[in-house]
Amino acid sequence: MANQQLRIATRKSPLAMWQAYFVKAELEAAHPGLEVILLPMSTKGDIILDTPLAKVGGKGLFVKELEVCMLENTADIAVHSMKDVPVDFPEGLGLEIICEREDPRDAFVSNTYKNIDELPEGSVVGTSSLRRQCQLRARRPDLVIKDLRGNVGTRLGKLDNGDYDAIILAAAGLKRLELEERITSFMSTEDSLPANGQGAVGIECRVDDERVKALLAPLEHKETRYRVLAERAMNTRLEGGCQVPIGAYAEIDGDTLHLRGLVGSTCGTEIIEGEISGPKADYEALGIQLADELLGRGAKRILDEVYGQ
Ligand SMILES: NCc1[nH]cc(CCC(=O)O)c1CC(=O)O
Repeated sequence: MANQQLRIATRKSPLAMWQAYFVKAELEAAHPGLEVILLPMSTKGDIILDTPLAKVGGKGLFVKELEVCMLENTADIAVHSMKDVPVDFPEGLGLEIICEREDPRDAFVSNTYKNIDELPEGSVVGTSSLRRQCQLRARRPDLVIKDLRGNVGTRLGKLDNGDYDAIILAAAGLKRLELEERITSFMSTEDSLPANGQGAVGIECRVDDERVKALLAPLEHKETRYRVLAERAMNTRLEGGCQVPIGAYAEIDGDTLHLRGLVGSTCGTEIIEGEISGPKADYEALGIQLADELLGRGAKRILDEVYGQ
Protein backbone atom coordinates (compact mmCIF):
# COMPACT_ATOMS: atom_id res chain seq x y z
CA MET A 1 0.00 0.00 0.00
CA ALA A 2 1.27 3.46 -0.88
CA ASN A 3 2.20 5.68 2.04
CA GLN A 4 -0.83 7.41 3.45
CA GLN A 5 -1.19 10.97 4.61
CA LEU A 6 -3.38 12.57 7.24
CA ARG A 7 -3.72 16.34 7.72
CA ILE A 8 -4.34 17.98 11.10
CA ALA A 9 -5.85 21.47 11.20
CA THR A 10 -4.63 23.13 14.37
CA ARG A 11 -4.55 26.45 16.14
CA LYS A 12 -1.10 27.97 16.48
CA SER A 13 -1.06 28.38 20.25
CA PRO A 14 1.68 26.36 21.95
CA LEU A 15 -0.92 24.22 23.75
CA ALA A 16 -2.83 23.47 20.54
CA MET A 17 0.43 22.69 18.73
CA TRP A 18 1.50 20.35 21.55
CA GLN A 19 -1.81 18.52 21.32
CA ALA A 20 -1.54 18.22 17.53
CA TYR A 21 2.04 16.90 17.78
CA PHE A 22 0.90 14.46 20.45
CA VAL A 23 -1.80 13.06 18.14
CA LYS A 24 0.65 13.00 15.22
CA ALA A 25 3.13 10.94 17.29
CA GLU A 26 0.42 8.54 18.48
CA LEU A 27 -0.90 8.04 14.96
CA GLU A 28 2.54 7.51 13.42
CA ALA A 29 3.40 5.00 16.15
CA ALA A 30 0.15 3.11 15.52
CA HIS A 31 0.55 3.15 11.73
CA PRO A 32 4.11 2.79 10.43
CA GLY A 33 4.33 4.50 7.03
CA LEU A 34 1.60 7.02 7.81
CA GLU A 35 2.66 10.62 7.30
CA VAL A 36 0.85 13.15 9.50
CA ILE A 37 1.03 16.80 8.47
CA LEU A 38 0.18 19.78 10.68
CA LEU A 39 -1.66 22.77 9.20
CA PRO A 40 -1.40 25.58 11.78
CA MET A 41 -3.89 28.45 11.48
CA SER A 42 -5.21 31.43 13.45
CA THR A 43 -8.82 31.53 14.60
CA LYS A 44 -11.01 34.48 15.55
CA GLY A 45 -10.73 33.49 19.19
CA ASP A 46 -6.95 33.78 19.02
CA ILE A 47 -7.16 37.24 17.51
CA ILE A 48 -9.70 38.86 19.85
CA LEU A 49 -7.73 38.50 23.05
CA ASP A 50 -8.64 41.59 25.01
CA THR A 51 -12.38 41.02 25.46
CA PRO A 52 -13.81 38.59 28.03
CA LEU A 53 -14.65 35.38 26.19
CA ALA A 54 -18.25 35.32 27.30
CA LYS A 55 -18.76 38.68 25.56
CA VAL A 56 -17.26 37.83 22.16
CA GLY A 57 -19.39 34.76 21.56
CA GLY A 58 -17.69 31.92 23.34
CA LYS A 59 -15.89 28.75 22.56
CA GLY A 60 -17.03 28.28 18.97
CA LEU A 61 -14.67 31.04 17.91
CA PHE A 62 -11.70 28.78 18.43
CA VAL A 63 -12.88 25.95 16.21
CA LYS A 64 -14.84 27.39 13.27
CA GLU A 65 -11.86 27.86 10.92
CA LEU A 66 -10.65 24.33 11.66
CA GLU A 67 -14.09 22.91 10.88
CA VAL A 68 -14.32 24.77 7.59
CA CYS A 69 -11.03 23.11 6.51
CA MET A 70 -12.37 19.66 7.30
CA LEU A 71 -15.63 20.33 5.46
CA GLU A 72 -13.72 21.62 2.43
CA ASN A 73 -11.43 18.62 2.63
CA THR A 74 -8.24 20.64 2.98
CA ALA A 75 -7.68 18.96 6.36
CA ASP A 76 -8.78 15.61 7.81
CA ILE A 77 -8.93 16.08 11.56
CA ALA A 78 -8.84 18.72 14.28
CA VAL A 79 -7.48 18.11 17.76
CA HIS A 80 -9.23 19.84 20.66
CA SER A 81 -9.02 20.25 24.40
CA MET A 82 -12.32 18.58 25.25
CA LYS A 83 -13.34 21.41 27.53
CA ASP A 84 -13.22 23.83 24.60
CA VAL A 85 -15.35 21.72 22.27
CA PRO A 86 -18.84 23.16 21.76
CA VAL A 87 -21.84 20.91 22.19
CA ASP A 88 -22.98 21.03 18.57
CA PHE A 89 -21.03 20.08 15.49
CA PRO A 90 -21.66 21.28 11.98
CA GLU A 91 -23.46 18.78 9.75
CA GLY A 92 -20.94 16.26 8.46
CA LEU A 93 -18.49 16.57 11.36
CA GLY A 94 -18.36 14.78 14.69
CA LEU A 95 -16.21 14.01 17.66
CA GLU A 96 -14.80 10.60 16.76
CA ILE A 97 -12.16 9.97 19.41
CA ILE A 98 -11.50 10.87 23.04
CA CYS A 99 -7.92 10.18 24.13
CA GLU A 100 -6.83 9.16 27.61
CA ARG A 101 -7.36 11.91 30.15
CA GLU A 102 -4.43 13.58 31.90
CA ASP A 103 -4.55 15.56 35.09
CA PRO A 104 -8.06 17.11 35.36
CA ARG A 105 -7.20 19.47 38.26
CA ASP A 106 -6.87 23.21 38.40
CA ALA A 107 -3.50 24.53 39.50
CA PHE A 108 -2.70 27.44 41.79
CA VAL A 109 0.28 29.45 40.54
CA SER A 110 1.92 32.17 42.59
CA ASN A 111 5.43 33.52 43.11
CA THR A 112 4.68 34.45 46.71
CA TYR A 113 1.95 32.34 48.31
CA LYS A 114 1.68 28.56 48.63
CA ASN A 115 -2.06 28.13 48.21
CA ILE A 116 -5.41 29.93 48.34
CA ASP A 117 -5.67 29.79 52.10
CA GLU A 118 -2.35 31.66 52.44
CA LEU A 119 -3.46 34.59 50.29
CA PRO A 120 -3.79 37.76 52.39
CA GLU A 121 -7.15 39.49 52.43
CA GLY A 122 -7.92 41.37 49.25
CA SER A 123 -5.32 39.56 47.12
CA VAL A 124 -5.71 39.79 43.36
CA VAL A 125 -6.30 36.45 41.62
CA GLY A 126 -6.33 36.06 37.85
CA THR A 127 -8.76 33.85 35.97
CA SER A 128 -11.26 34.37 33.19
CA SER A 129 -13.16 31.22 33.97
CA LEU A 130 -16.51 31.93 35.61
CA ARG A 131 -16.37 28.43 37.06
CA ARG A 132 -13.05 29.10 38.81
CA GLN A 133 -14.16 32.58 39.80
CA CYS A 134 -17.38 31.39 41.39
CA GLN A 135 -15.69 28.65 43.42
CA LEU A 136 -12.94 31.02 44.56
CA ARG A 137 -15.44 33.67 45.62
CA ALA A 138 -17.52 31.14 47.52
CA ARG A 139 -14.48 30.14 49.55
CA ARG A 140 -12.78 33.53 49.82
CA PRO A 141 -15.26 36.38 49.29
CA ASP A 142 -12.51 38.91 50.08
CA LEU A 143 -10.38 38.08 47.03
CA VAL A 144 -10.32 40.43 44.06
CA ILE A 145 -10.79 38.42 40.87
CA LYS A 146 -9.27 39.98 37.77
CA ASP A 147 -9.76 38.86 34.19
CA LEU A 148 -6.84 36.94 32.67
CA ARG A 149 -6.75 36.10 28.97
CA GLY A 150 -4.22 34.83 26.47
CA ASN A 151 -2.14 31.71 25.99
CA VAL A 152 -0.70 29.91 28.98
CA GLY A 153 2.69 31.63 28.50
CA THR A 154 1.07 35.08 28.31
CA ARG A 155 -0.84 34.40 31.51
CA LEU A 156 2.29 33.35 33.38
CA GLY A 157 4.03 36.49 32.06
CA LYS A 158 1.28 38.68 33.52
CA LEU A 159 1.68 36.97 36.90
CA ASP A 160 5.45 37.50 36.78
CA ASN A 161 4.88 41.17 35.92
CA GLY A 162 3.16 41.62 39.24
CA ASP A 163 -0.34 42.14 37.82
CA TYR A 164 -1.71 39.40 40.10
CA ASP A 165 -0.86 37.77 43.45
CA ALA A 166 -1.83 34.39 42.02
CA ILE A 167 -3.46 32.88 38.96
CA ILE A 168 -5.42 29.68 38.34
CA LEU A 169 -4.71 27.51 35.30
CA ALA A 170 -5.46 23.96 34.22
CA ALA A 171 -2.73 21.61 35.46
CA ALA A 172 -2.93 19.63 32.20
CA GLY A 173 -1.96 22.64 30.08
CA LEU A 174 1.05 23.46 32.26
CA LYS A 175 2.20 19.85 32.27
CA ARG A 176 1.88 19.54 28.49
CA LEU A 177 3.97 22.65 27.99
CA GLU A 178 6.60 21.33 30.41
CA LEU A 179 5.80 24.13 32.83
CA GLU A 180 4.87 21.83 35.68
CA GLU A 181 7.50 23.46 37.92
CA ARG A 182 5.37 26.62 37.80
CA ILE A 183 2.54 24.85 39.65
CA THR A 184 2.68 26.07 43.24
CA SER A 185 -0.05 23.72 44.45
CA PHE A 186 -2.71 21.52 42.96
CA MET A 187 -6.33 22.27 43.77
CA SER A 188 -8.21 19.08 44.54
CA THR A 189 -11.24 18.31 42.39
CA GLU A 190 -13.26 18.86 45.58
CA ASP A 191 -11.89 22.39 46.09
CA SER A 192 -12.21 23.36 42.45
CA LEU A 193 -14.58 21.17 40.50
CA PRO A 194 -13.09 21.01 36.97
CA ALA A 195 -14.78 22.01 33.75
CA ASN A 196 -16.38 19.24 31.76
CA GLY A 197 -13.71 17.54 29.67
CA GLN A 198 -10.78 19.26 31.38
CA GLY A 199 -7.51 17.42 30.80
CA ALA A 200 -8.77 15.31 27.90
CA VAL A 201 -7.97 15.68 24.21
CA GLY A 202 -10.55 14.89 21.53
CA ILE A 203 -10.37 14.43 17.79
CA GLU A 204 -12.98 15.70 15.33
CA CYS A 205 -13.31 14.46 11.75
CA ARG A 206 -15.77 13.99 8.90
CA VAL A 207 -18.40 11.48 10.07
CA ASP A 208 -18.40 9.59 6.75
CA ASP A 209 -14.63 9.33 6.31
CA GLU A 210 -14.04 5.63 6.99
CA ARG A 211 -10.33 5.80 6.09
CA VAL A 212 -9.64 8.50 8.67
CA LYS A 213 -11.86 6.87 11.30
CA ALA A 214 -9.98 3.57 10.95
CA LEU A 215 -6.65 5.39 11.36
CA LEU A 216 -7.90 7.17 14.50
CA ALA A 217 -9.43 4.12 16.19
CA PRO A 218 -6.32 3.05 18.20
CA LEU A 219 -6.28 6.43 20.01
CA GLU A 220 -9.67 5.94 21.64
CA HIS A 221 -9.76 5.55 25.46
CA LYS A 222 -13.08 4.06 26.52
CA GLU A 223 -12.97 5.02 30.18
CA THR A 224 -12.18 8.64 29.37
CA ARG A 225 -15.04 8.62 26.86
CA TYR A 226 -17.58 7.53 29.49
CA ARG A 227 -16.33 10.13 31.95
CA VAL A 228 -16.17 13.05 29.56
CA LEU A 229 -19.47 12.24 27.85
CA ALA A 230 -21.24 12.03 31.22
CA GLU A 231 -19.86 15.49 32.05
CA ARG A 232 -20.85 16.85 28.66
CA ALA A 233 -24.35 15.37 28.92
CA MET A 234 -24.86 17.26 32.16
CA ASN A 235 -23.56 20.45 30.63
CA THR A 236 -25.71 20.08 27.52
CA ARG A 237 -28.86 19.44 29.54
CA LEU A 238 -28.15 22.63 31.49
CA GLU A 239 -27.72 24.42 28.17
CA GLY A 240 -24.62 25.86 29.75
CA GLY A 241 -22.90 28.29 27.51
CA CYS A 242 -19.72 29.74 28.92
CA GLN A 243 -21.64 32.58 30.62
CA VAL A 244 -22.62 30.44 33.59
CA PRO A 245 -20.28 28.86 36.12
CA ILE A 246 -20.67 25.12 35.65
CA GLY A 247 -18.38 22.37 36.88
CA ALA A 248 -18.68 18.67 36.08
CA TYR A 249 -16.34 15.85 36.93
CA ALA A 250 -16.78 12.09 36.58
CA GLU A 251 -14.69 9.20 37.86
CA ILE A 252 -15.02 5.48 37.29
CA ASP A 253 -14.59 2.78 39.89
CA GLY A 254 -15.02 -0.68 38.39
CA ASP A 255 -18.33 -0.54 36.54
CA THR A 256 -19.64 2.43 38.48
CA LEU A 257 -19.48 6.02 37.31
CA HIS A 258 -19.57 8.83 39.90
CA LEU A 259 -20.45 12.26 38.58
CA ARG A 260 -20.33 15.51 40.51
CA GLY A 261 -21.71 18.75 39.21
CA LEU A 262 -22.22 22.35 40.22
CA VAL A 263 -23.95 25.43 38.93
CA GLY A 264 -23.17 28.79 40.46
CA SER A 265 -24.21 32.37 40.23
CA THR A 266 -21.42 34.45 38.72
CA CYS A 267 -20.80 36.36 41.92
CA GLY A 268 -20.27 33.10 43.83
CA THR A 269 -22.93 33.92 46.38
CA GLU A 270 -24.86 30.84 45.43
CA ILE A 271 -23.62 27.38 44.47
CA ILE A 272 -25.84 24.39 43.76
CA GLU A 273 -23.97 21.10 43.93
CA GLY A 274 -24.94 17.49 43.49
CA GLU A 275 -23.68 14.03 42.69
CA ILE A 276 -24.89 10.79 41.22
CA SER A 277 -23.60 7.24 40.74
CA GLY A 278 -24.67 4.42 38.44
CA PRO A 279 -23.54 1.89 35.84
CA LYS A 280 -20.86 3.48 33.63
CA ALA A 281 -22.67 2.33 30.49
CA ASP A 282 -25.48 4.77 31.45
CA TYR A 283 -23.09 7.74 31.32
CA GLU A 284 -25.39 9.93 29.30
CA ALA A 285 -28.52 9.24 31.36
CA LEU A 286 -26.54 9.91 34.54
CA GLY A 287 -25.39 13.28 33.23
CA ILE A 288 -28.94 14.24 32.28
CA GLN A 289 -30.37 13.03 35.58
CA LEU A 290 -27.87 15.06 37.60
CA ALA A 291 -28.56 18.14 35.48
CA ASP A 292 -32.31 17.75 36.06
CA GLU A 293 -31.75 17.42 39.78
CA LEU A 294 -29.64 20.60 39.85
CA LEU A 295 -32.23 22.44 37.73
CA GLY A 296 -34.94 21.45 40.18
CA ARG A 297 -32.86 22.68 43.10
CA GLY A 298 -32.36 26.20 41.80
CA ALA A 299 -30.00 25.98 38.85
CA LYS A 300 -32.92 26.80 36.54
CA ARG A 301 -33.48 30.10 38.29
CA ILE A 302 -29.78 31.01 38.03
CA LEU A 303 -29.63 30.12 34.34
CA ASP A 304 -32.82 32.05 33.60
CA GLU A 305 -31.40 35.11 35.32
CA VAL A 306 -28.17 34.97 33.31
CA TYR A 307 -29.89 34.42 29.98
CA GLY A 308 -32.63 36.92 30.77
CA GLN A 309 -35.65 34.65 30.37
N1 LIG B 1 -9.44 27.58 28.28
C1 LIG B 1 -8.20 27.31 27.61
C2 LIG B 1 -7.71 25.95 27.86
N2 LIG B 1 -8.22 24.89 27.20
C3 LIG B 1 -7.62 23.76 27.67
C4 LIG B 1 -6.72 24.13 28.65
C5 LIG B 1 -5.87 23.23 29.42
C6 LIG B 1 -5.82 21.80 29.00
C7 LIG B 1 -7.07 21.01 29.24
O1 LIG B 1 -7.89 21.32 30.10
O2 LIG B 1 -7.21 19.98 28.56
C8 LIG B 1 -6.75 25.53 28.76
C9 LIG B 1 -5.93 26.39 29.62
C10 LIG B 1 -6.47 26.58 31.01
O3 LIG B 1 -7.67 26.45 31.26
O4 LIG B 1 -5.66 26.90 31.88
